[in-house]
Amino acid sequence: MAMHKSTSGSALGPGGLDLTQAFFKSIMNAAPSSPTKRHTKISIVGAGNVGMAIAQTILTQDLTDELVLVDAIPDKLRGEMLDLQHAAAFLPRTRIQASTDYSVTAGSDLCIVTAGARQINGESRLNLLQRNVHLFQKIIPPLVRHSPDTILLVVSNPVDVLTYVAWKLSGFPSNRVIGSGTNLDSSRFRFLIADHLDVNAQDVQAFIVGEHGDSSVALWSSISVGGVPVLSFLEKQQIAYEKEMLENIHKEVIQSAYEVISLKGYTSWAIGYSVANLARSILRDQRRVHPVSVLAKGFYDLEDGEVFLSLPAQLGRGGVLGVTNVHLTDEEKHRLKDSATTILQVQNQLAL
Ligand SMILES: NC(=O)C1=CN([C@@H]2O[C@H](COP(=O)(O)OP(=O)(O)OC[C@H]3O[C@@H](n4cnc5c(N)ncnc54)[C@H](O)[C@@H]3O)[C@@H](O)[C@H]2O)C=CC1
Ligand SMILES: CC(=O)C(=O)O
Repeated sequence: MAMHKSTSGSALGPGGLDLTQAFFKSIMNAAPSSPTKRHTKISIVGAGNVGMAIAQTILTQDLTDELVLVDAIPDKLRGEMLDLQHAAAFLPRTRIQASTDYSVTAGSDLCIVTAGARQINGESRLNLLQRNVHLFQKIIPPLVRHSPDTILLVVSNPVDVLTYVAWKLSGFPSNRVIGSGTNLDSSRFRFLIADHLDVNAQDVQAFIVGEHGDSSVALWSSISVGGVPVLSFLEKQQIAYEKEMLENIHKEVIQSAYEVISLKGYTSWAIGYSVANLARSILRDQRRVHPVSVLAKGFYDLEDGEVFLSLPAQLGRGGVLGVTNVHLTDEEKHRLKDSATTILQVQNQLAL
């Protein structure tokens, strides 16, 4: 029997008979879906390790009605799309599409960019810059053309400089261009602190800010566990702690990506959860605070240049809604400025 899909997604039989309608009317008289629920569409550019980890987390967490994948390699892209579609029976209902043509992304609420070169064993993130800027010049303009109201969420490395590049290429206001930044470093930090204190990582509030990379800054002074501010508590109780021990935990955070890359070749699962966590805050307008890469000018005395780096930012449907005013010690402020200088020095070499 000849059958094809209509534009509304229902199946048409001979003579234009709407089989989907006929079938459902006869068995359940299906009610129309709720008009109050806002339809959401997420596009992911780059269907590699990171893009697919994000896609799979977004699907299992039921964060969107439509999920679109874009990549430059058509066979791999179609393979990834089919593999996800074949899980439909086990997942919340989501329309999954894929194409090398950016028109498929039209009308996206959120565009997540993960395309690009990744580090090889021992290589720094900043080393990837030139290759990935070149790709961004091909990726950002068509994304923006098809979704002029979207929020851009950059994941490709070096994420802070590439978020700046995406901002420049898009012409968007800075609140709609976000880098995944140190949301991942902060979850590694929370895991290590939780492991050290034998508590649940979800009860550890702790931020890494600055560069997603070697010059990141650990905000020890504001860490709390279950509402107890850790350092001031230890001091009040006259419990000795070694500054070196704190530095070692931060060093372990910095080394995390290098270690995982040396062991399995890339990192994927934690960034998948980290980005899905950001997508949830943005699309569900949760107004939660995340350490993400934002235009830093005007916050924390960072007045020099247009630099994107991670600060604790409130996220919602409008993108970045604000930056929270966490108290920093003089040392933390100094380290944050140094981190900004590191990023700016790399950024200043760019010719856009
Ligand atoms: N910000 C963060 O916390 C993290 C960032 N990353 C970064 O994410 C990026 C991707 O890493 P992986 O997925 O492991 O790499 P991968 O090599 O597995 O995937 C990259 C994908 O980009 C695609 N691609 C290349 N050029 C393209 C173009 N012009 N248009 C569309 N797609 C294109 C490739 O075909 C490939 O599928 C890297 O830059 C990596 O450093 C990785 C982990 C964490
Ligand atoms: C690769 C990378 O940036 C990370 O896993 O932190």
